[in-house]
Amino acid sequence: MSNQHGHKARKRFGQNFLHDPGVIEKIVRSINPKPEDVIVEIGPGLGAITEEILAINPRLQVVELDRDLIPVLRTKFFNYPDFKIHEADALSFDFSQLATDRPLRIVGNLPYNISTPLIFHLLAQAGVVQDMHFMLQKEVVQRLAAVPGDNNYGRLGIMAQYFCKVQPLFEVGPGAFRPAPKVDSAIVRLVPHKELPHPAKDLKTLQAVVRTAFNARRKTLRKALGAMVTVEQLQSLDINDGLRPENLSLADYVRIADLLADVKSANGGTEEVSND
Ligand SMILES: C[S@@+](CC[C@H](N)C(=O)[O-])C[C@H]1O[C@@H](n2cnc3c(N)ncnc32)[C@H](O)[C@@H]1O
Repeated sequence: MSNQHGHKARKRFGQNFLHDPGVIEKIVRSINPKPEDVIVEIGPGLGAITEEILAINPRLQVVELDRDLIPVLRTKFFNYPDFKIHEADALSFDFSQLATDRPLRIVGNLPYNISTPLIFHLLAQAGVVQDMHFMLQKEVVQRLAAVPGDNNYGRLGIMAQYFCKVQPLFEVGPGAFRPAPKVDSAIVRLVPHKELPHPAKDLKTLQAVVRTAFNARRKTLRKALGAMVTVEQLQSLDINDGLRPENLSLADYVRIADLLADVKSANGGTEEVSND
């Protein structure tokens, strides 16, 4: 069924449009936009959050993939000449080009079908970001904030916490959207660390270690990381090889990655660490 803009929500673009004014207001209050901020919204859709931010920050920029929404947004916001629409795929969009004199504030009710790869894409650009506020599937927010031992602890949470402070804010039920999604949602704030608390010597090695470990999350570290690290190397770091990947902290993963990076550089950098 089409909405009043003659646009039909598309599942393949993860379109669930916010319509609850109370929720929209609460989200914008959490973002707390300022007129001087450089704000980028991912997936403005029909402009529910866009409208509220534009009223405070008329230089808002948006990145929208659905070309049928572009004329709807242009018409709705014609009286904001500095409002900029990038018709593009956020998954390959270079956000860093928008950070000119100020770091970016990135916001969005993200398309849930691509939220994990999109967050990884944004984490890679965290150096030019002041903060990010996202509506996500509640389970994804739990994964972002998970600590060792949690069921949801894994690659997403570890890499998000490597780059950012993760603050879950509040939950939103399906009734706030049209069409209503089948899952609960939540708002999260990600604030990139000014200085990384656990900097790795080589980021790619850290990413490869974490990925390899959680590809076999039910196995012991001895087995899960067997192709990369020996039992002796784990023991030299005081890490029990009988633990499971979910038991190690971010700091532990960085220690393993640093040991591998040291071995690699001692070997003249010839050992390739895969990052697929
Ligand atoms: C969950 S809807 C949110 C819409 C609106 N912000 C709201 O809250 O009502 C997700 C939005 O992201 C857009 N979108 C989906 N995939 C995208 C992509 N790869 N890049 C940019 N926008 C995308 C959709 O077209 C849609 O507008």
